[in-house]
Amino acid sequence: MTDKLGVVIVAAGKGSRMRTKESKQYLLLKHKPIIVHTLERFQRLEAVDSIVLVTGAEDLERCEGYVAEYGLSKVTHVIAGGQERQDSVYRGLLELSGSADWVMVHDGVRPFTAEEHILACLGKMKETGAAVLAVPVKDTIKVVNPAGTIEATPDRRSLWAIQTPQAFRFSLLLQAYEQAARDGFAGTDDAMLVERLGVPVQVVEADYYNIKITTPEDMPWAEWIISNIRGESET
Ligand SMILES: Nc1ccn([C@@H]2O[C@H](COP(=O)(O)OP(=O)(O)OP(=O)(O)O)[C@@H](O)[C@H]2O)c(=O)n1
Ligand SMILES: C[C@](O)(CO)[C@H](O)COP(=O)(O)O
Repeated sequence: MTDKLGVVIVAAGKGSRMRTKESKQYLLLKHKPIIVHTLERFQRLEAVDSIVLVTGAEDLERCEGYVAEYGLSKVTHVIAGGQERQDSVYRGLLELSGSADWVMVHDGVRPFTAEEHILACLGKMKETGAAVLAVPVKDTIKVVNPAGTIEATPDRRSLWAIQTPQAFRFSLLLQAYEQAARDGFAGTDDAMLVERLGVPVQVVEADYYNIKITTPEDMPWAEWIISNIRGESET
C-alpha cells in the first residue's frame, strides 16, 4: 500500500469579518501574504506529497503567481472554491482523489501552526484514522437562549476549541463529504462530517498561537506572533 499524504488548503473565503477591501488571506505579514506563510509551513514538511490550494475564481492567476514566485513546488493544483468552506474543501478532495491515501485539511488563514503539532496530528491520524488539532478553552462557556438567559454551564474540562489541520484517512473523509452532500448537511469543520458517520475523531493538543486570522484585532496579534514566536526560522 502506498502512503501518500495530500493537503487541502482552503483560501476561497471573502473574509467579511475582517472588513478589509483585500481578502484577509492576501494581507501582508512581514511583507508576505498570509496565504504564502501558510503554504510554506506545509511545503517544508517532508511528509507532505502534494498540496491543493483552493482559492477564489478571481484569484487563481494571482495564486499561481505566488506558487512560482515563492517556489512552492508541492502545490500541484490551484483551483476555485465554492460558496461555503465545506464546498471548497470538497472540491479540493476531488482533486486529490486517486492520488492520496491520507489527507490534511487546513485553513489558509492559519499561518502559525507549529511543525511539531502538525506532525503529532499526522501521527495520531496514522494510528486512528482521524485527528484534529485543538486547545482547551480558557473561558467559562455558557449556553444562552435567544432571550439572553443562561441555560447551562458545561464543564470546561470537556470543552476544546477546534483548529486545523484536521487529518484523516482519505477514503473516510471523502465518504463523509459525499454523505453530507447527499443529506444536505452543513458543518463548520471537517471533523463534524466524520463524527456524524459514528467514527471517532481524536483531539491532539496544539497551542494558542495557531490562530485563525478572522477579525481586525487578530492582525496586531499575528504581527506579534510572527515577530516573536513563529518567524520563518522558527517551527
Ligand atoms: N467559501 C469559502 C469560505 C471559507 N473558506 C476558507 O476557509 C477558511 C476559514 O474560514 P473563515 O475564517 O470563516 O474565512 P472567511 O469565510 O473568508 O471569513 P468570513 O466568514 O469572515 O467571511 C479560510 O481560509 C477561508 O478562506 C473557503 O475556502 N471557501
Ligand atoms: C475549521 C475551523 O477552523 C475550526 O475552528 C473553523 O470552523 C472554520 O471557520 P469558521 O467560519 O470561523 O467557523
